[in-house]
Amino acid sequence: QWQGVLREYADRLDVTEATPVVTLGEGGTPLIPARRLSERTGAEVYVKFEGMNPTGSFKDRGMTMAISKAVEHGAKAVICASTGNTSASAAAYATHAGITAAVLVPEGKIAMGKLSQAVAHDAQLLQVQGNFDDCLDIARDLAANYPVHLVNSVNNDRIEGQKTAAFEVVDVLGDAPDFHFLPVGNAGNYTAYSRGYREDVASGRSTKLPRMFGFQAAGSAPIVRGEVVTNPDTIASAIRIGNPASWQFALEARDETDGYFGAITDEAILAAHRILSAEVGVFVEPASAIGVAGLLERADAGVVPKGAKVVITVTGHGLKDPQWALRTQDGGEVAPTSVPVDTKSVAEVLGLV
Ligand SMILES: Cc1ncc(COP(=O)(O)O)c(/C=C/C(=O)C(=O)O)c1O
Repeated sequence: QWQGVLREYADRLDVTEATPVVTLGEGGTPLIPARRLSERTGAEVYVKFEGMNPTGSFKDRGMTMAISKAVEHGAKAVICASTGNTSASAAAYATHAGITAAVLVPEGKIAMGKLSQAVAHDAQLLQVQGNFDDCLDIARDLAANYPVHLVNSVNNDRIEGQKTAAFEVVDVLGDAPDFHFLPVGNAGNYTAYSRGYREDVASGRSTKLPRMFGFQAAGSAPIVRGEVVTNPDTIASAIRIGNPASWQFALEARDETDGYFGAITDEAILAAHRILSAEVGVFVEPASAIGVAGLLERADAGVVPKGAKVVITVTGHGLKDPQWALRTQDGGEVAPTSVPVDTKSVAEVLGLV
């Protein structure tokens, strides 16, 4: 059985005999050849489905390391600010470790699936009357002045755990891809993949760094604009972040990988979300689809050569925020078809007769 990322990659992580391994089996997620995306772009496209982690997002990779290290250092309580997935993951790993999690989320801006996870895992959930950036300011202040351990991605343990996703891509493909596309909120994951790919080149496991292409929602694109966005706004609630915690690391990684940051409209995010589920069979929450939208846009711009190996990380499962699949292109409700208990009627509706 897959042992979780700390054990599977113990030789490439700072885990010692003294580190208690807090794991829910995270990592080892599918790298899915996406034929329809390859046809659309002429590239060789793979989707790294991080919704298949224990709490349904890539956050579990970082949280197994952050919570294990917190317990190693004797922490009894952890704190995080979150747009939702970090809080779900922190709550699950903390309760599994037998310690307390307090989570701060922007009031009224968290997807129902994530809210229910934090509650289900017995976190102390506080809805802050502000946005994510306000929540992170408070979480950092609390950790500096009270006996609570901060597990946001400003904590390097999170980046360390999350770099294992890059290890897995190289393990499966046999080398790094030419391009890696992914969503960007705090830019922790962009930083983590860059670090993982860099370490694999240094160890000789791979021959090159992929060009790291990160995407932000047009209404919440501080890195693209080069300035803090004070009132970020997007339906992609997971990445509604105006002042990314790993901003500088991400810029360094972009320069090192000949990378790119782009902005994508909510409409294009939802279109990509639909393409992924309807054509590839992978159901994600809207923010997770932005890397697909970015690939389609960059391919149209002629930046992605034919036959280029492309990996897109889709970061959170669609069940986190299922409402979007029940809306039509123009925002109406998808009306389910109702039929009587009668085979012939059903056959007619299905167009079989
Ligand atoms: C589905 C999904 N996709 C992409 C991102 C962006 O990753 P980063 O660029 O590393 O921040 C997030 C981030 C979520 C939080 O920041 C949180 O949960 O507090 C996410 O949930």
